Amino acid sequence: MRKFGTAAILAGGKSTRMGFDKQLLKINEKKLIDKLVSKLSVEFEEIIVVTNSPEYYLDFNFKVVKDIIVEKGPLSGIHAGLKESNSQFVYFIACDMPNINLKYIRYMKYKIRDLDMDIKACVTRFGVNIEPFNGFYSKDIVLDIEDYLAQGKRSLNQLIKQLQTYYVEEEEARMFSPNWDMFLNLNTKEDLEYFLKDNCNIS
Ligand SMILES: Nc1nc2c(ncn2[C@@H]2O[C@H](COP(=O)(O)OP(=O)(O)OP(=O)(O)O)[C@@H](O)[C@H]2O)c(=O)[nH]1
Ligand SMILES: [Mg+2]
Repeated sequence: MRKFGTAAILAGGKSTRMGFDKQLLKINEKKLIDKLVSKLSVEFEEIIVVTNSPEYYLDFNFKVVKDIIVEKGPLSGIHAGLKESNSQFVYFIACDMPNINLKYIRYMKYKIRDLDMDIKACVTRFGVNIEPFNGFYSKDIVLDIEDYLAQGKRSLNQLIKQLQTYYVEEEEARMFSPNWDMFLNLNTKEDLEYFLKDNCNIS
């Protein structure tokens, strides 16, 4: 398996704000998750969906795994995805992020590969904030996540700050996505309506 051979989609959240399970989101009659998988297949040889409802994926040709440490939010999903992956680095995206940017994915891969450093995560920074998805994490942090969760902590962003993380700065990321749409996530019905209004013609 190649070093960057795996992508994982986190789909095990409670979707409290959306009010229905976001892994079932449809855009123009098509399940968003199917669209994500087909786009990611261009770049990755292994695709993993991390969900707590594997029954939704019975006719699915990709790997479907459940959380191992449950009820801890996104870190539960990242932990399971890293444990189950066959590659050293795993690209993570949330199931409600409709705009995959393959050029940016390749850019991050080359960055990690070319840096003469032992990188454990690669995410984008804007100001003091971090975009934890549409980023890469190393399998090496499985134990760090286990220790962190055992301490009762669960903030992914705080953990990222403790790791040997490579940050892509906003200015660089904007060259790939001037309006930041590669980080857009659909948390609420309003987010969804707004997105659909703008994208009624996409397939
Ligand atoms: N596997 C797994 N994924 C999770 C878990 N909690 C959140 N996620 C995923 O992490 C991503 C970001 O989380 P949010 O956007 O907050 O989604 P959410 O937690 O379902 O939604 P809210 O309940 O409204 O916060 C989404 O893709 C979620 O599906 C979890 O416990 N396990
Ligand atoms: Mg949440």
